[in-house]
Amino acid sequence: MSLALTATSVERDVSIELSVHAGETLALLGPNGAGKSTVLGMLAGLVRPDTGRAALDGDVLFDLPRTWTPPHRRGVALLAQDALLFPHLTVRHNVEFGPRSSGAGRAEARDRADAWLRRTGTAPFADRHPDSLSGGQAQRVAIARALAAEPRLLLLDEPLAALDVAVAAELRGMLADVLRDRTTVLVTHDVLDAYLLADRVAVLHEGRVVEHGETRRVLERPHHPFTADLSGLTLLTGGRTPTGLLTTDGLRLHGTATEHIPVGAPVSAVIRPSAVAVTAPTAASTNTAPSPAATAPSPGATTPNPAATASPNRIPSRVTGLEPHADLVRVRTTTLTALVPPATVADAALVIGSSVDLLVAPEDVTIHPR
Ligand SMILES: Nc1ncnc2c1ncn2[C@@H]1O[C@H](COP(=O)(O)OP(=O)(O)OP(=O)(O)O)[C@@H](O)[C@H]1O
Repeated sequence: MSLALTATSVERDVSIELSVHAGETLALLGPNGAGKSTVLGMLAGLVRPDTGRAALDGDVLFDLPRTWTPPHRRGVALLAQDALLFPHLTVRHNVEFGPRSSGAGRAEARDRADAWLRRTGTAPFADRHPDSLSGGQAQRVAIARALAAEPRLLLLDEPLAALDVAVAAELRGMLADVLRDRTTVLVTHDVLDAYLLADRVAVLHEGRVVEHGETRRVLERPHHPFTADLSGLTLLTGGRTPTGLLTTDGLRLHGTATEHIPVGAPVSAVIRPSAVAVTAPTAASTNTAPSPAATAPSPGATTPNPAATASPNRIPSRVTGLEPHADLVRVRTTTLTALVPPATVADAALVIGSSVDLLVAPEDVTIHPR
């Protein structure tokens, strides 16, 4: 089943156009209030847009103002962050409810429930009630119940958000299995969910799709600051120069283009924080081009890439933030973000407001057309 959606809600300032190919998972990413849940609500039949059309293959979910198919006749299953199981039913009866509500007879419902109990790893507690299940177990049962109804479209609203990291990882593996070849829209804040579960992503911002496409392409070559932030990358925009780019802030960098881009054309540059070294400023600092002085990083500089010692860009900056990040420190500055060991921060005595030079190799400034 392929999905095509165009919809506008004036009250929510959401105006969306998106499509999902048959058997594909589309992840909706975006900051709070971007409109992700609204899109799911429109597809599930819980939120009525002012105008628009949605269809699963040829079947119309809505075509306003004329047609509005009620939620229970859409063949769409919505799974929320909380499992919302029926507390008075056993796990098995919860799962049987799925096929029963979509018209299956008792025996067929039992067979289908059995199959999904096994597939989701919930068979061992089939006779228990939801109040005796952990959060992860309950969510597995909710997935079994939703899929046992054989929906034509599955909607997942942050299905792993309420679970601790280890349980979420297990469930993500199970989801990757059951989502294969199933048309799904997945709302998530977690870039790992997008990488592991989604074929394509659509990034929403202020009620609009700001970028969309194949998951890796969008997340590794972002054009929108929110996408870059989500991927933990630094995004610069500017114009192509013969050897790199000139950013809108006047920073001239050497870089490596992913394809031929004419000089002057608008470009984005993506830089991984782990490719950026931090060093005390030198008198020879310049932000216009690599200089011979830049070939010898000061003591305390990290050199994550051998090329960084060859002819790095040297960028005078000021520290604006220091945040622990696993066993490293994220150093935010007025230009780029760097990810360095705590020892580097200590050696260079970095505090908010410190002047630093950032070093990044041209190979690590990836330039692509905008
Ligand atoms: N019941 C409602 N009535 C009116 N406006 C709403 C309602 N629910 C949400 N909104 C508004 O619609 C817009 C989109 O909200 P939505 O909940 O879809 O965003 P979201 O991307 O899902 O956010 P979050 O990540 O916080 O869940 C926001 O401006 C929000 O304030």
